[in-house]
Amino acid sequence: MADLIIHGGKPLSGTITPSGNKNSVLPILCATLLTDARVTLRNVPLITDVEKLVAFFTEQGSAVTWDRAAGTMTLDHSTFDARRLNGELPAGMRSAVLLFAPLLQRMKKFALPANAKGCSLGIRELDPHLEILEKLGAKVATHRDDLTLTLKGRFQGARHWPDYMSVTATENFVMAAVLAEGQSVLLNAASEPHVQDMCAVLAAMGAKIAGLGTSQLTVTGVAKLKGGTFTINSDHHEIVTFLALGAITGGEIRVKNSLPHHFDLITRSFAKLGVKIEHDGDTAIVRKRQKLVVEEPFTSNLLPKIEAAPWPYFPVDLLPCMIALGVRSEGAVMFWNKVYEGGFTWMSELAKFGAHVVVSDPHRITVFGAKPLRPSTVEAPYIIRAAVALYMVAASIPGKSVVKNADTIKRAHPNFVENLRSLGADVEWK
Ligand SMILES: CC(=O)N[C@H]1[C@@H](OP(=O)(O)OP(=O)(O)OC[C@H]2O[C@@H](n3ccc(=O)[nH]c3=O)[C@H](O)[C@@H]2O)O[C@H](CO)[C@@H](O)[C@@H]1O
Ligand SMILES: C=C(OP(=O)(O)O)C(=O)O
Repeated sequence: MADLIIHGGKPLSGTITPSGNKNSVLPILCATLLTDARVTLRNVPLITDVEKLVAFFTEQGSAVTWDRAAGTMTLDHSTFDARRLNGELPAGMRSAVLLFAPLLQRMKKFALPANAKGCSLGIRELDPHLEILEKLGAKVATHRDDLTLTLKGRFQGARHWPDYMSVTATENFVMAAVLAEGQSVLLNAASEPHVQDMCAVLAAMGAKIAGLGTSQLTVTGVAKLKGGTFTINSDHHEIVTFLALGAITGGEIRVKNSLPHHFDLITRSFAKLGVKIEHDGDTAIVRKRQKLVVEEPFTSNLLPKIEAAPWPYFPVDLLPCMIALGVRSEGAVMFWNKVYEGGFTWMSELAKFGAHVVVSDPHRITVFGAKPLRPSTVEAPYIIRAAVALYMVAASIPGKSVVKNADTIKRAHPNFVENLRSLGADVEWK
């Protein structure tokens, strides 16, 4: 495990080119298993989750070439040999669950331990995934923590209306439905940018998917998918992370390749903390020395809040960056995580800097900002952007801080420290 050693208090300024979105590239990589044709991906981020998935593919005999410097990867699964699978899926990453549908397409039967956990944000249940696979014709047998999944022939088209909009369950539904016999309809579908990205790539491979970006997806099964060359979109999580870093340190940061149509509510949420984000074409900009102050609502007696929920709400993975800004903003603000029951477990670490946070219940906190802070040594939870948020607060405080066991950041942010140093940060891995 690696620690981040930070000498904070310096404004971070400069220009960043964000990497490809982790939550896009991972489902797209899993979707490449649905064809034996060659697929080339561009703008592949050099992150540990991708490393693990590629290692898994090559262990099963797939041919993968990856020019890490160029970010280009070519995959050929025609040599994938199902007999090599030893029942282990890549560990420590939620996206392992995205192998369920494509592996069933290829192997028709496999057994595995139910280990598809990612960030420690809560229980990360498997039930919605199993329901979908069953609805589309697979058999699911469970024994303690082990699963055996079986599919006779092709998936069968079906209509399904799950309890809630789940990102990876929607992706599994689509991956099962694209090669199913007949038509499938998913209501209450997730529509995050990465869900849309995976669907767009599948459509370019020959899948028939209607309703992209909405809560109802209609998929008409086809017999076969083709290959092609696709580019992974830039990561809105990384773009927001760097904008938030500019705001918290008082620097000016420009982030290229942003997709402005993703940003309306995100920009609005920054504004609630006094931060103006500007867009010049596809460059997002935070100007220097902005005064962090919680916006007063027009309606009296209302506690300002930022609430995270499935898209098009504010993205839950970015809530920690907003919490870090809240800690530095004058005023009180509520953060409401409508998704995870374990998203606020790291508030005690934030308090070590002197932050004043009241945890109301597992889903809601109130931050009383602009308290005097001191450098500190804190422990990062296994939550990517919580580790980033602890770094953000440390970077805003003059003096030496340590964020221990922060390498979960490498799951999503390539060259994190190198990027920070290019902005003038004094930070290193130890
Ligand atoms: C690899 C990947 O893409 N991971 C993302 C994906 O995980 P993942 O697909 O696991 O997240 P889900 O959308 O399934 O939601 C996570 C959990 O939140 C709870 N839940 C969610 C929505 C809801 O309306 N009600 C509810 O109870 C459930 O317990 C669920 O297990 O989406 C999450 C939510 O955007 C992100 O944090 C993860 O980064
Ligand atoms: C929660 C995240 O990832 P995962 O779902 O893989 O745990 C994340 O990317 O912030």
